[in-house]
Amino acid sequence: MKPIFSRRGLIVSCQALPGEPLYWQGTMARMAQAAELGGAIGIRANGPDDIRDIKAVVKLPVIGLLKRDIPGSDIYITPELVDVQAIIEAGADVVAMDMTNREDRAEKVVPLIRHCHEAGVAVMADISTFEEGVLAESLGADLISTTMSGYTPYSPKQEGPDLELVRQLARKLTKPLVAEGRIWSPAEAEEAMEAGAEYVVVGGAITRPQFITQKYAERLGRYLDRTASSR
Ligand SMILES: CC(=O)N[C@H](C=O)[C@@H](O)[C@H](O)[C@H](O)COP(=O)(O)O
Repeated sequence: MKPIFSRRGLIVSCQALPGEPLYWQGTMARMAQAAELGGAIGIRANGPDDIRDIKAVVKLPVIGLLKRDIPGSDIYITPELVDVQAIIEAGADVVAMDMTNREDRAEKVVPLIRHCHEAGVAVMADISTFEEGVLAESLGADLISTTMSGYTPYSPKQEGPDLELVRQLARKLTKPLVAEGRIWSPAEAEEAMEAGAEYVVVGGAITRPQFITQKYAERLGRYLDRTASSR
């Protein structure tokens, strides 16, 4: 499979889910345009509508996924073949899918990966542990991303990115490694690359203003609490 991205660098995740203020037709395409202007080398996006809108206005490769809740299942990132097909039809260059070790996922993703490859589309494995990353590569994933670290019951819960996982996987994998999840500053993005990531995905810190605001408001709130008694 030929290289997907023009060079190493920043991929911006442009996602707004129902209920979020920016969940509005066309908004994520604007975010993607801003990301392209700012120097991103790729976009990650959720759902066929946003992917189509984004592909129409930016030249960058798009990693597509489909978040869908299935009753009784914890797998929500591109869970089934119909989701894979919808994302391919929308024009994604890469399909991202859950490749955690839950609910016999390893077995279930094999036909999904095959389907992508037959369509000439690459696969990004969203994993949460070292073992899952190694397994995903052996199953044929083209990119391995730390997306799910902190979001499975058995992976470490931490405020910042899982740089230790990036370090471990970088020593083992031959496929390109992506650092993703809770990267909030340019310094953390650099650390992730230093730890061995080929690409760094940043989402909320760039495209979810409610969370950006929250970070500032909480910090100032703590400052005000700390200093209240001394006034
Ligand atoms: C765990 C999960 O469902 N992650 C999702 C995957 O697409 C997105 O909600 C994240 O925004 C994305 O991974 C980027 O991460 P962050 O927004 O922390 O930079």
